[in-house]
Amino acid sequence: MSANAHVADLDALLAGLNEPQREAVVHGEGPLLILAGAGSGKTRVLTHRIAYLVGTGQARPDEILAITFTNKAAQEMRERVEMLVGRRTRAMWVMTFHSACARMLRADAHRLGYTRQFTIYDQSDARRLVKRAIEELDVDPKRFTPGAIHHEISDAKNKLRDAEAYAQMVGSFFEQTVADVYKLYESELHRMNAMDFDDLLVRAVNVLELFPEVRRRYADNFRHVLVDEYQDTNHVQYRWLQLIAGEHRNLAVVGDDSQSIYGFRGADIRNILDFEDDFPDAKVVKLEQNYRSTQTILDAANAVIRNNRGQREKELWTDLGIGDPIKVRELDDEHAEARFVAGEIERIVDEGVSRNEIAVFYRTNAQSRVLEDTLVRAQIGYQVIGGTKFYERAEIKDAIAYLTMLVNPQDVVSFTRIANSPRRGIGQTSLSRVISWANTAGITIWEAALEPDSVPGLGTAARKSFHRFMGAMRILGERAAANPPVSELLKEVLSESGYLEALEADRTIESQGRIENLEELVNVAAEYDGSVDLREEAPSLAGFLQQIALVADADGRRDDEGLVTLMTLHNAKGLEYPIVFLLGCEEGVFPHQRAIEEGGLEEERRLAYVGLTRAMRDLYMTYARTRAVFGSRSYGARSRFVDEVPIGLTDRNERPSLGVGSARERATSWSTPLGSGPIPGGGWDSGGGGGGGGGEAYRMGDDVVHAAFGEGVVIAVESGGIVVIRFARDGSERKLVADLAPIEKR
Ligand SMILES: Nc1ncnc2c1ncn2[C@@H]1O[C@H](COP(=O)(O)OP(=O)(O)OP(=O)(O)O)[C@@H](O)[C@H]1O
Ligand SMILES: [Mg+2]
Repeated sequence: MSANAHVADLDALLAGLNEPQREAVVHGEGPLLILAGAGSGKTRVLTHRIAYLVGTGQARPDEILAITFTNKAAQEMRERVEMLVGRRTRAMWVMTFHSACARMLRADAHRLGYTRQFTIYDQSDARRLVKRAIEELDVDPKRFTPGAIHHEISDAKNKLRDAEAYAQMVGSFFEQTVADVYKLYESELHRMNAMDFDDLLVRAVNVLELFPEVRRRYADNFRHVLVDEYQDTNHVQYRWLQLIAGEHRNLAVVGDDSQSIYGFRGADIRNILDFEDDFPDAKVVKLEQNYRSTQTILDAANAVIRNNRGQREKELWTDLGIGDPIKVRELDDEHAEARFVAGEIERIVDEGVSRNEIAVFYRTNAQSRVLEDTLVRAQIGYQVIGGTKFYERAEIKDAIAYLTMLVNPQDVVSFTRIANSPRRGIGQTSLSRVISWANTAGITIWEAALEPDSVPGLGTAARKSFHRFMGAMRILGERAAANPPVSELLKEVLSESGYLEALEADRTIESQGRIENLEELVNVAAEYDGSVDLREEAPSLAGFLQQIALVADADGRRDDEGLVTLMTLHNAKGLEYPIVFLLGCEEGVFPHQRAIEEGGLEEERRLAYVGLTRAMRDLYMTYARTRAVFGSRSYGARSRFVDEVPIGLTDRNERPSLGVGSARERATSWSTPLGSGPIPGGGWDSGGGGGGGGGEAYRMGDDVVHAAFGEGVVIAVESGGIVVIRFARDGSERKLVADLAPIEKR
């Protein structure tokens, strides 16, 4: 590369920056802090700064260490830098804290007595090991669950408290138990040459602290350290950065205290606020121009975050214009909300917007289910980021496997799934014995498990476990035979099997999420129970399972029209979309009930700030007057975050009183009817009593036309109102719910 080419590149590189951004990019050595609001180009500054350091020869790619919050962000950053620099920069470390530490440890963990081949235990491995330690110590697992203890250990590790330090500050019986388990857990991990996720950071810090020559090597090597989303670093990460960059002090961090949303995982907002104390000579750059959003969106976000105390004042401005008002929509319930979103998406896409430009955010994973169902029916392609699609989640699959077992006692796969979930002491070997006995004796797996005493080779403990398990299953089987509402049966399954109890005892963020998802599944069942008018048959467990199987299977869509992106607010950090929907703006949902009760409102409000500032052009905030929670309706007030947005910035549809008929609601201008194609029987409004119930009857051989797939012919009619249609255009065969799909007879 000639010197001239260098300069030309650099000119172009600096041209796309405003004055303070440029200052930050060309800042030479020494600490640099950018504390600025959303969309002001912090990430862009980091990317350009890396390119500038490399482009001017101030640093070789292998002298750069850049930390991002997610792997996706790391990949994007690397690609951008490569584009700016015009060549591959593989030697550059652009990665998350965990990846960087793991890489270090591969080289240096032997100093701590690990081999290079140390294993990394994921969360479930770690939990299993905690459980073993609990058993070995004879702790009552009902009283203190592995999850709760593991959470506490993890918390201690993130504060750099080892087992010994933890033991010294024990104040309760729970903490004493944790201290004992922690000690054994640690020695077990070490004995097995393994590290859990938290260890990656802790051990990396240990190596750097204990071996000055190692620290020297990394400190000399990474002459420039850059960190994005610095407001979400926790103590051990902070320490690690200090060890590497503390001496040469070429540490550039960017962040926004208003976007600190991982306090519940030990992230410490003070790390960013104290940066100037740690480095009194730090160059501090303020960025105030936002390049992402309209003034209306910014004003709304600023107004909301102003309600937090101790927030640094940051007034963002933009020259992207005032833009449209924020659309605040009140809907009857979560179904109306989902239909509204789907309808708006169709309308916007008709106007030429790509689905890729649209994102839908919600507070908790469970909220995606109603929306996913609606999008599937409306044939709107979507992806769920940072989470598994609802019906693919482990707890949902488990619950469905229980129900499946009740209708199909031969289903070995379902049986295998649930036999030891929740854990009840049925190991892999005993399970195999029962399965092969069923095969040998020519009986169902259910029958074999009912009589564990006849199964050859089964130990006493295993026999007991099977007796207990099948005792519960037998009761559930009798209940199922009486054909109760599916939602009732499901609730009984969850309690009788011990599934819910095990999750409740867990007391972790993850298990809380799983419980919410299961509550959502109860809602699915309650909807099914209540939607008799759509079917010819009476509701039954088998019918319910069939309906679920069809929705869960509807994933093979083509995505050439782009995919709408669904995610929780936590996953939305750092991203931007032209059109953003923020669902469930209700007290108790967002802000989350737990946050209201446990003093987490400020973090919740920062999460609102993150959500609002993702939007570039159009922002919707929706809330439902009632929402199903665990099979029953609850009434949540409109979220305070909606009320904190000045009314003048919004376009609202609120109705003065409750009880306005849903027909009128649908006739108002904002409630766009779904779908451009014909919709027989008003099937969309299954929740609302609209439509005449029951659609047209189809027979084999009928010619039909589908709003999206075009012409086709019915090749089979199945129970539950299912039709199988072969489409002329691509020869595909699809199973559709006749009443719900946008199909019409020719
Ligand atoms: N000087 C500029 N000229 C043109 N576009 C810019 C400029 N600075 C930033 N942008 C664009 O503005 C958008 C927001 O930038 P960026 O994502 O870097 O902001 P951020 O401060 O990191 O936001 P967040 O706090 O949400 O992470 C991006 O699309 C970016 O390309
Ligand atoms: Mg950013």
